[in-house]
Amino acid sequence: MTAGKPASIDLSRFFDPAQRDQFCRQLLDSLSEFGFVIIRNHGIPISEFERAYQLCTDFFALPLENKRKYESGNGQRGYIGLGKETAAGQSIGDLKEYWHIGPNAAVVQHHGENYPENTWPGEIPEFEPFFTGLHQKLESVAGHLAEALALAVGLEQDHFKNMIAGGNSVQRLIHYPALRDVHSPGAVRAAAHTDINLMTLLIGATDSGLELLDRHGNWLPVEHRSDEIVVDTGDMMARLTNNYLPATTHRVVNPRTADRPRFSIPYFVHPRNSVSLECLPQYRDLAPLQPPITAGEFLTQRLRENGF
Ligand SMILES: O=C(O)CCC(=O)C(=O)O
Ligand SMILES: [Fe+2]
Repeated sequence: MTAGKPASIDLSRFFDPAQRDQFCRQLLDSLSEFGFVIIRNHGIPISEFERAYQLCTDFFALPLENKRKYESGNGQRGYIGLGKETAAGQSIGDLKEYWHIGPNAAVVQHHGENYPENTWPGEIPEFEPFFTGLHQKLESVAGHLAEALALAVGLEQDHFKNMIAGGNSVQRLIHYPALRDVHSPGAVRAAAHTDINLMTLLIGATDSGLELLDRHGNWLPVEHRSDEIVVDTGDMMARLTNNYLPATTHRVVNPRTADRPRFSIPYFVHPRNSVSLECLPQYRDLAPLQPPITAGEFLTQRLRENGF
């Protein structure tokens, strides 16, 4: 039985043989019902989240001409300006600016992949070492969740973990400015969308606003503590499981009372580009809803739909 909202579950229980099965079951139940789950005791101290948001505050406070030096244009690395990303099917860009960090180039080459290179803001020397470290920590948490999910759906423990080794996982540092600082009638912080990737780990955002669309068509605020990680499954996982693990539509609403900036850091877990997203055999009793495609082809297709 699931409650009326995503479960908050303790990752340390995955490492206790007596509690592992129950952890995996709760993870699966919450994700299959809501496409969302909240993870606590994940091993990343809250001081890291606070440092991350301090560095985000410092970076996004730089003059626009400094930030624009780091625009790559491909939407995959460096700075992406306000209003640039438009959720699939929407005509107005989101009220957010953000920065994308991809995986370590040496690790990726070892796996025979080749992704766009990272760029770093010279104005903030701590940015590169800090976020490189956070990337690795999030990758490690994602690896444990990938193992738990594989066990939960009856696969070998390393099935999903092998797909994401050397994958194109991206850390997105988002700044949603206070509304008084942006002028775009009708625009919202993040319009309703599904995530493209396998799953997303969002370190506790600095403010509320994230909402998910539940099975009954109601928008449900995603509540979490600031030291927790919110996890949602994306389109790639939905393809692999024929929607058993859904890509749940979510959005970030504009502040209704206190008009403050908001920061959040999703870590989008991607497989290697060459990995096939063909529906897993155990989900083929219903005809697969989507044709097979590789992760790289699917990413290119979806980035185009988002305005890149
Ligand atoms: O800012 C948030 O809380 C969510 C962001 C999000 O859904 C996204 O960037 O895909
Ligand atoms: Fe999202």
